[in-house]
Amino acid sequence: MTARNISRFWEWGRKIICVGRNYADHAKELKNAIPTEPILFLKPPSAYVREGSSILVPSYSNNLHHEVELGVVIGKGGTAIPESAAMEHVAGYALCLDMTARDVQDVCKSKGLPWTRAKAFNTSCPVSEFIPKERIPDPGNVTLWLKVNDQLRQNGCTSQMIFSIPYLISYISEFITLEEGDLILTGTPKGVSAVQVHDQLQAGIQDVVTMSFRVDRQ
Ligand SMILES: O=C([O-])CC(=O)C(=O)O
Ligand SMILES: [Mg+2]
Repeated sequence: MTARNISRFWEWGRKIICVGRNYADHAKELKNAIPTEPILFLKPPSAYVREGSSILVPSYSNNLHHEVELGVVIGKGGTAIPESAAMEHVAGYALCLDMTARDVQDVCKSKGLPWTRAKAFNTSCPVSEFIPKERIPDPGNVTLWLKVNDQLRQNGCTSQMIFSIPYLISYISEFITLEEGDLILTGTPKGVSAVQVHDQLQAGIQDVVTMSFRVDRQ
């Protein structure tokens, strides 16, 4: 058996923990209240999709949205990690999309139901290559952008996050043990919008990484 390599964390079958409404401008654009505590949901590892494969619109959605997010890859597991030690548990980062069936999420929200069908479907978590920690010395101050067919839709800075990465690691690990290979999606800045079949999405973190994905029907 070959040793597992964190640079292919998406093959490990570990947890994907997502933070919602972590940017005030995005909470406002969807007319949601600004949270006073992190809002969390999960995606299964089957949500991962890599460049070269397409993002698939679920058959039951007519309003699939892009959400560009900074992903934090856990390198050292832990429970109840203090905020002061949180960054020692980070192996690196990945640029991620939290693809969201907004029409389905709206129905779930109105009925007070979980968001699973809106957020956790196959290909709902496109990821870039693994970015070693050293390549982003200040993850709390990097620009994320996303274009659809060459039109800029999202352009935000992680300095706008309501809850910082160390705070999120500490908060989550109080009640979910973090393991090596887990991924935390830290929320999206404003500018989310619908994608159509055959659209071409391109996203990046400053000069660190870019990735592109095509959208297809399931
Ligand atoms: O669906 C939403 O608006 C919540 C979310 O994931 C985010 O803010 O990144
Ligand atoms: Mg999101």
